[in-house]
Amino acid sequence: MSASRRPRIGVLALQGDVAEHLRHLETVGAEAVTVRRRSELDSVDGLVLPGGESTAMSRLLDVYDMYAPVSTRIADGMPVYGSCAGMILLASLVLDTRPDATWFSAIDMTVRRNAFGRQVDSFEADLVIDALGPDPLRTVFIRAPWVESVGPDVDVLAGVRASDGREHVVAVRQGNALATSFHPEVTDDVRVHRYFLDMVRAATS
Ligand SMILES: NC(=O)CC[C@H](N)C(=O)O
Repeated sequence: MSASRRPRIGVLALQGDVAEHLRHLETVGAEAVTVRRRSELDSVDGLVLPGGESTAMSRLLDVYDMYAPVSTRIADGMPVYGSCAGMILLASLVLDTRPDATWFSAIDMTVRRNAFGRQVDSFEADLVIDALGPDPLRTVFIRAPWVESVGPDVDVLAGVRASDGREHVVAVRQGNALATSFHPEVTDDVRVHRYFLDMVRAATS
């Protein structure tokens, strides 16, 4: 990437809350574009997998023949960030999903889908995430997954106490892949998107 242009970050736009991610990415200084097909994927420096429905997204990735191209770009080092359903797609093992669902295995972690409960169990929390600075981040969980276990190369960035009284991992990074159970795109705080933009800049400089 030349120093003169802004990093171009795509948002996978097959399903889910695409517009909110585009807005936050523009706010932090990226050129944000939707990605539905191969040519669009080829033009981006990084990719966001948005929240939505992971099983629907997995099916659409197949229908649009995008599963292998996205997988290859991730394996080649393209930075990728998945929120909620996007986190599920980055896992190496998904519990409580449909038998025909597929995922990218970009992060060595087991993720449990809908782990915090149903839609009515959606909640918000203020989390201090060291990687984002000292101020707490308002986080929104909507039928969110949690991370049940991680491999040795995964950095755990944040956890939250759930109604079962236990702390569960909800933000992780492994190399070029970042994932959160929550939706930073639905609040006004853009620090997660800025953090991801920094990952993209580091990978392309
Ligand atoms: N808000 C979300 O992205 C929810 C994720 C959804 N429960 C799924 O399994 O895919």
